[in-house]
Amino acid sequence: MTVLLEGKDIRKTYQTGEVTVAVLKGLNFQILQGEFIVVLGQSGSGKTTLLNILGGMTKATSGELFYKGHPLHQASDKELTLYRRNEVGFVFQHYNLMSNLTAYENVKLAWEIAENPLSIEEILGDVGLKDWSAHFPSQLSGGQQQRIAIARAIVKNPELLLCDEPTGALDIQTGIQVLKALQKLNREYRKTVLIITHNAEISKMSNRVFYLKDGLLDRIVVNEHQIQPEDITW
Ligand SMILES: Nc1ncnc2c1ncn2[C@@H]1O[C@H](COP(=O)(O)OP(=O)(O)OP(=O)(O)O)[C@@H](O)[C@H]1O
Repeated sequence: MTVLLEGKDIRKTYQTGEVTVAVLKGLNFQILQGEFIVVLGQSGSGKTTLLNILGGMTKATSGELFYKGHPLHQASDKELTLYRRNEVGFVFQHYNLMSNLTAYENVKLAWEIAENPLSIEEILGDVGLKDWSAHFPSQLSGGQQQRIAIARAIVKNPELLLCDEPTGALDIQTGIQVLKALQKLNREYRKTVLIITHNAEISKMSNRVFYLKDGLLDRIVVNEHQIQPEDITW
């Protein structure tokens, strides 16, 4: 198995005035290519901070982070921009779609800037929205909008899909549709998927679960029996 990301003693502190807060206190981990990982932790445990570091949006205060063996902690701003653009897809709780563009056009925006994009039609089919291409976001349900956001993230053909509470704003039925879309992209395109969430139920469909607590990876647990998204309840 290829190691996609490796973190060594990752630390992050925030300085607000005279107060220094240590949020991540030395994380060590490997993320393998093609894995489906869920990061669980209470509010304030540092999940978003970790996601931002993995996605090249911010740098750790200290420690080393390697992407396919390349040291991201030593990367220039320009190199990090290329990393974010070509290697990483982001999915957020709030879909951040352009309201004046159709579903298809929203996905096309990402397609246009990508080096080696996937087919827009194929990806819209994969997320179950081929027949909704001409609709505007306001004409779509929350789950459909999130699936458009996922299509937009994946059409760039990134290795890694980072998702911040992707079902946080959704009811269970629409949340399951979103999880199914993520599972399909993970399995069919071998994309590495990492989801951060409060919702422990979602971890039941993952390969491994990272438990973040008090600034440390308290436990990393292999999930022996992955359940299907439709069997998840919350
Ligand atoms: N830019 C910042 N400046 C100062 N403190 C910050 C900053 N970003 C985050 N923090 C602090 O770091 C801690 C961890 O925040 P983070 O958003 O990573 O946690 P989280 O686990 O994602 O929380 P939630 O589940 O509530 O989104 C919090 O105490 C937060 O206030």
